Amino acid sequence: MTYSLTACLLAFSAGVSAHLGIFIKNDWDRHAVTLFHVFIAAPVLGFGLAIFLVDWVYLLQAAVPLLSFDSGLCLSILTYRHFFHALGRFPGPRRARLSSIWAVPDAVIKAQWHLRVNRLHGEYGDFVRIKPNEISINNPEAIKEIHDIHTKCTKGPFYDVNYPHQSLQMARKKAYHSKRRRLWDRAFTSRGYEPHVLEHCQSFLDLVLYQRGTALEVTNLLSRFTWDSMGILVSGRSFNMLHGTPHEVLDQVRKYAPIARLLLWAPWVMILTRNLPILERQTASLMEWYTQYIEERKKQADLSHDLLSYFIQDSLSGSSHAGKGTDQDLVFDTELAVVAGSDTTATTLSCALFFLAKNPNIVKELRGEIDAAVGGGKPLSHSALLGCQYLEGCINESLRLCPPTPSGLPRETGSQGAIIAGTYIPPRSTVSVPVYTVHRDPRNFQDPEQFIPKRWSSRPDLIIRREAFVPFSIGPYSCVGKPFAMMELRLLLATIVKNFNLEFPPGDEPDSLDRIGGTGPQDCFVARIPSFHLIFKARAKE
Ligand code: HEM
Repeated sequence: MTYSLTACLLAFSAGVSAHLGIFIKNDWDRHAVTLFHVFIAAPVLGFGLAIFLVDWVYLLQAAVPLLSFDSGLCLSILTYRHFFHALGRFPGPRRARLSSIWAVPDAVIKAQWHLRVNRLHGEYGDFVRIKPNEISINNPEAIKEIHDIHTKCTKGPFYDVNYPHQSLQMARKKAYHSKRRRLWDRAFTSRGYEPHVLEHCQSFLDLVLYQRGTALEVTNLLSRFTWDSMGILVSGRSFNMLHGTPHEVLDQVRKYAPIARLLLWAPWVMILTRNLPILERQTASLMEWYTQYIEERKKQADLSHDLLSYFIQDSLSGSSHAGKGTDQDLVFDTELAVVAGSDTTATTLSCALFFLAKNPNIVKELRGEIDAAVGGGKPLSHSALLGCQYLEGCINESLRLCPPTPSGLPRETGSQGAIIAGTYIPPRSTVSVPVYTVHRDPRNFQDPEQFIPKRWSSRPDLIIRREAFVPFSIGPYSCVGKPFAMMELRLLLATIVKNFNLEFPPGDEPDSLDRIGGTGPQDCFVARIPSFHLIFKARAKE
């Protein structure tokens, strides 16, 4: 017994030392799988086997020191986080000091993390400790300081989700990111995409006309448009979803989307989900699909100017400037392009149609502008829409009220810490600016809850702080697909407004976007709009 007590005390101290000496220092999220094997799988397996081989008394003697080690480790972590953590002076819910588990109901179960953080800012002010090592900052000044090219902040463990592989978005090393980004930038300079997007606008029009004024489910319909456009961008081939039955991969991506909520709770949980054999089945078949997709592209002789052709040529080239990634990086980049490019744009289109259906007067004014630009036999073209300020206002208001990435994009302060919005944030802390909250703060926009397209043209007085509008983020990691997304948004919205009046089915009109589908938009890192229906009534000849 004396031996056991000494062993327990030693094991307890070893647990405390392991925390203070090792785990306190680095970010460990990327090692989630190894830690899981060492601390959970191996002991469970070991004890499971030992039950059949040795007397339970010996088993207990081994188990108690092990549990003592774990207790020492956990107690040390909790004590440190609660009493001694460098972020201790920042206000926030008590539970958030101890563990990010408190975020599970809002982030994972309800998918409403952006609303929770918004409420916390109302309660605690502009700086809130939302997780043990994370501060949310509701101040537009912080956006530049965290995301601008000169920032000392870097991408933190949040971006290890594909570790050891990386897509462009998840690349934490600046040098690798900027080389890879140059490749993406080159693919986006091509002017060859517009005719294809216009073809998809026409297919959308035909499909809606064919349904002859029946109520159509909007979010799925728009996803089919954005997926088809992404097919052109990524591989030069449309997915043809507007022409045929929805592609099976769209269903798979839909099923997988809720898993992305785990990222908002804790990156290490997402890493486990993607890598543990028992859990990875969900993602493995999707990854296999992307791999096949790339292989098919490689077989095509015409390496024209689409994203994959740039990547394939780059991987074959000997250029020292090449942003070479591994084959697996290419799979993750393809996934990023297809998913990030389609869901974000579909979300914005859904919101825009929602607000237009709610506001027939705005449709009237918008139609006047579009008719002047591309009416009377003039062909619809992107360049003709570039001067349409009211259209721009409708898009901006949709992006402002329903940003496709509503939560903050987390960054890590460097080894010296950083002064952000006039406040010193200690080294290696995670900081983020909550996009949904800054977009709706009355200190940044007058009447922030209202959809007012004119604030972006004839009513600039309704914008108090322009720099608070960041749907595509800013700086070197900002959205590389913005020009393409804006082209899709302008062309499809113009097509719809030129041809249809929008109405909710009788008795099925949601009060507001925030209540649509009962929950409002869901925060799965990329916002998802719950299903809703609209009737597209062909515009009467005037
Ligand atoms: C309305 C549409 C869109 C919105 C609001 C949007 C928003 C964003 C935001 C906020 C980021 C920064 C993410 C971060 O820092 O973690 C981002 C990054 C990115 N977006 Fe978009 N996006 C849109 C459409 C697109 C499209 C059409 C593509 C085309 C493939 C695309 C590709 C990317 C890529 C590759 C990145 C990573 C950039 C990098 O790390 O250098 N996005 N987007």
